[in-house]
Amino acid sequence: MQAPHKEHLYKLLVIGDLGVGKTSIIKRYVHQNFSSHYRATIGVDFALKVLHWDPETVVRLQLWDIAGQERFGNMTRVYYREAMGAFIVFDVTRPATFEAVAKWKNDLDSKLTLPNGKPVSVVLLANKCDQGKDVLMNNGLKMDQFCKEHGFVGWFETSAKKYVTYVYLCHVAVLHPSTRQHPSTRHLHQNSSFINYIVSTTCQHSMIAAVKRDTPSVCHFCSQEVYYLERRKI
Ligand SMILES: Nc1nc2c(ncn2[C@@H]2O[C@H](COP(=O)(O)OP(=O)(O)OP(=O)(O)O)[C@@H](O)[C@H]2O)c(=O)[nH]1
Repeated sequence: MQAPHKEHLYKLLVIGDLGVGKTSIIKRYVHQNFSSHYRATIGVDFALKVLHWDPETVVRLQLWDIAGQERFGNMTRVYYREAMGAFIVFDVTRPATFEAVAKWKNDLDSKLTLPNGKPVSVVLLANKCDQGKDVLMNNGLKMDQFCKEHGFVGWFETSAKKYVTYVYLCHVAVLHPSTRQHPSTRHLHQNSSFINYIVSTTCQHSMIAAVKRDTPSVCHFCSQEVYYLERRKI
């Protein structure tokens, strides 16, 4: 007999200032490609990533790529509606885009909450790490502190140009304990194999790996030092 088939659809937002790499991150994640040609997003764009989570479950991630120029406009309220989680992206080569992160987070929190009134889980992405400007990245503790103060579930170094690890980032956004009360993830949280899955991806450190480094880095979830951040194929 065929196993019961369950499908889940989750809406995830990708927001941040102009040109930080939102579209590129999504393209890398969904289509496994990268272009250095810049074309500003107008309004909003969409992409769908289908994850075969286990033999019985399919998770569809609907990624909403919101134009940086929409910053704090009235339309963001419409775009944010019913999202399960979000990524806020900044460009490590442009400090002003990091300064805008708190504003994006406030905008999001003021316009979107889960049905239980709690804020949605938000992951901070420090993009363009391939550019070698790691002023912020050398300052992991400050980043951890920043995330705590502003209510991010974690932060990750990413490069849409060179590395592919976003699958895990999306898993975190959807399945972070802060989403546990959300009716649509209850099934996932109740199913222990999912929880094991999160734990294993979290504590093998694979999902935080965006850039392979020689110097130790710290897993933002289990706090262990990681010397080699593994790159995983999707
Ligand atoms: N080196 C490098 N360049 C990147 C990376 N990600 C994006 N870029 C480049 O940065 C530029 C802007 O990227 P987009 O993905 O269009 O940025 P966006 O945030 O979607 O921009 P808006 O749609 O205007 O809000 C493009 O030229 C990309 O090729 C990265 O990780 N590394």
